[in-house]
Amino acid sequence: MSLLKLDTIEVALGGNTIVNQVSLSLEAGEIGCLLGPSGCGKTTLLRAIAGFEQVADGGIWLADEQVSGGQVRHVEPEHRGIGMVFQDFALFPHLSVADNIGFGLRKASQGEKKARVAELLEHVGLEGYGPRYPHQLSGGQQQRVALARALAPRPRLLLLDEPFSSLDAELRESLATQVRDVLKAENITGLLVTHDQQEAFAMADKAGMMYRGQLLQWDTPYGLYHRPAHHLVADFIGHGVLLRGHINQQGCVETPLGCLHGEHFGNAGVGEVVDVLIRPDDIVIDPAGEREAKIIARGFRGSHFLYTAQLPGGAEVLCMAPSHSEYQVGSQIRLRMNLDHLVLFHAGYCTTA
Ligand SMILES: Nc1ncnc2c1ncn2[C@@H]1O[C@H](COP(=O)(O)OP(=O)(O)OP(=O)(O)O)[C@@H](O)[C@H]1O
Repeated sequence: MSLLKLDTIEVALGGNTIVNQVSLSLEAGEIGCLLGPSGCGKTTLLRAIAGFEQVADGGIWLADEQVSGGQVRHVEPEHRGIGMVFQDFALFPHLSVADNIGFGLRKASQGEKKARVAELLEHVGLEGYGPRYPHQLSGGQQQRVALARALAPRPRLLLLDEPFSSLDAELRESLATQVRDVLKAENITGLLVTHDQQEAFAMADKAGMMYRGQLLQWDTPYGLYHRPAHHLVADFIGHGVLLRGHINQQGCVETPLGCLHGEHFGNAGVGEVVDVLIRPDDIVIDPAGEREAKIIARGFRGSHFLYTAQLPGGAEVLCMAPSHSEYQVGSQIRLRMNLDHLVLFHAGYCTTA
């Protein structure tokens, strides 16, 4: 049974449809992530789940209870058993860390409260910080207290809206892993909105991309990256290019990179003109490779360079190489394909034909 289920929900604000026919589900203990460009409706979707927005159509279920939509009365946010952590989290400045965490445990006995606070301080790696005050903590520590406070009443679902976006990249990554560990240890289902794909990949069991109010794909992070169901997902998630080609009689896709073989994803048939998704990891720079190309741009990524290589016909592809084997812009290189499947879209969206 799903812990969270959204069935074709619609949310309208100010006369506009902001969330359009979105369906998704999470099993108990799973973590989901929502990605998508700014303004696509991610926060509005979270607010509808939390009960701050009414749904105009469709329904929301928590465990087997319908909380929004249909014939049910709209269940108020405080009766949904949902915890929330938002970007502009606010700890109570006049309360200690322990009292901040214990704030939502008013019905518990003093003993229970103390034990739960101690357990959460340990979970978020802040043992011994209970007596401190928020201004005595770093941003990352404050965010962990906010997380512990949201987890204290054992919500069945935790919604996180860009909780780490004000923190630096290194801290964000370690916090994302910690939050995942804490949610798993507490067996709490989580739904996270983020702009950061690495964060989504580090945390999520399921991930999705929204675009103009619609959820284009809801899948594992692996599926979203390797088997994007929509050209916009292919474009938005990770690096890559769409290369124009056509499927020949043998089922092979003829492209500027040569005839590409492999299992096809996408519903294109023989003779059709298609756009093939080529990720940087599909191509290896190899002096013995069969295709020649010229490096026209490169970006340093720490452990590797991301190169833009131009093929003789003008089409461009991306490829990576460890940063110790550095190629200059203008160098002639050779490329070898390392594709294990082909993601195809009906032609028409390709910018590098
Ligand atoms: N109360 C409102 N009335 C009318 N339109 C609204 C209202 N709140 C949000 N919107 C619009 O709904 C759209 C989606 O907003 P939302 O905040 O859900 O997007 P988002 O994907 O979370 O964006 P971001 O990543 O920038 O936070 C935006 O175009 C926004 O202007």
